[in-house]
Amino acid sequence: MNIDFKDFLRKYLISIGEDPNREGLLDTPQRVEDAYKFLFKGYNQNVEEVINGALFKSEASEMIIVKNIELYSMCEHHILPFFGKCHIGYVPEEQFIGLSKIARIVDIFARRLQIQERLTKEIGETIMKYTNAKGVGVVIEAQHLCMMMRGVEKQNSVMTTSYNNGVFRKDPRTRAEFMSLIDK
Ligand SMILES: Nc1nc2c(ncn2[C@@H]2O[C@H](COP(=O)(O)OP(=O)(O)OP(=O)(O)O)[C@@H](O)[C@H]2O)c(=O)[nH]1
Ligand SMILES: [Zn+2]
Repeated sequence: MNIDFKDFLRKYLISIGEDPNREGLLDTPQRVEDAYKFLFKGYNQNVEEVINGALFKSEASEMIIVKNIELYSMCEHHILPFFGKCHIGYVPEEQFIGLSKIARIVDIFARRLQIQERLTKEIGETIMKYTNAKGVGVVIEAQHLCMMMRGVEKQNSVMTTSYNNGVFRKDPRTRAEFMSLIDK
């Protein structure tokens, strides 16, 4: 579909009662287009290219945790931000993944229109697929602006979602170890 985004934005400004020709708004369509390219860049990213071969052989089989990865995404119902933290743990099977790549995988899926549950699952499934780990656990805690600045207007509610696979699903002790290491 060939949509001129700046043209659309000018119509959008008129529809909310604005004048797209007033000085302060003249460059706004271009700015929003640039901002959206960044916020939705996940649609054009390829997981393999992002991982870039950063998978390393390992004898280690202890749980690896990366916690407090900050996360910004956009809710698919209202196109408003939700933001918070993502905690990831995995038990490697002969290989581990470059540390930064875990955060990059979070961003590939966060930089799209999302619901928190699907985002959590997509991150977990992708780490599982590419590391071939014994198990993966993902917890996301996030606040949704669609619940804060409109709608029910609840400022302090935090949504927590989780995804467990492999030993994280089968073995309650592994899950408990993960939860205690991320202070949950
Ligand atoms: N489960 C889940 N719900 C979400 C997420 N983001 C937004 N929502 C909810 O999606 C629902 C959409 O409900 P609708 O009744 O169709 O939309 P609405 O009239 O704007 O709803 P209100 O927000 O209650 O005013 C709302 O309850 C939102 O809080 C998410 O990531 N996960
Ligand atoms: Zn929403």
